[in-house]
Amino acid sequence: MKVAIASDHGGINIREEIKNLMDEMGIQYEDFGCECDTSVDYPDYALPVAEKVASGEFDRGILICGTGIGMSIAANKVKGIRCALVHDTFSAKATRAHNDSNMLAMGERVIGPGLAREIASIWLGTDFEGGRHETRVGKVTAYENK
Ligand SMILES: O=C(CO)[C@H](O)[C@H](O)[C@H](O)COP(=O)(O)O
Repeated sequence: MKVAIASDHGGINIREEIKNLMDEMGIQYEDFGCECDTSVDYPDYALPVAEKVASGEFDRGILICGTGIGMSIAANKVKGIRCALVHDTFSAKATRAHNDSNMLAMGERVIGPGLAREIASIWLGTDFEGGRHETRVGKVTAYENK
């Protein structure tokens, strides 16, 4: 699995935590910034990463900002992206198993690095269940492709 990861200035610490986790899990990733802790604009990071996932260049994407909200709103504008904003472990599992989410967004001003690591670990390690969920995801995709 190849993962694209990025954050704005509000998500730098969790981004580093998740990169450490992916090193430990042996998951290949590329970091798309931001490079500094001065204020940047989250769409400048969310949209390119979402496009890389939508194109198939990367299998999954992880985005972190202050709340995770701006990142998830922006990523979900890209066709083919199912970006889940997650701040608990139950949803981390459910959104992979039921929604086949291909991107994960988290907020560093909402949760700490320990919980973020646990969420990312579950999200990276959970497979889509298919079946009835495939029908539902298919309906969303069909609407998107209209
Ligand atoms: O949470 C965010 C967007 O949903 C981002 O992290 C923004 O940076 C957040 O809006 C805070 O911005 P600020 O410029 O650091 O006040």
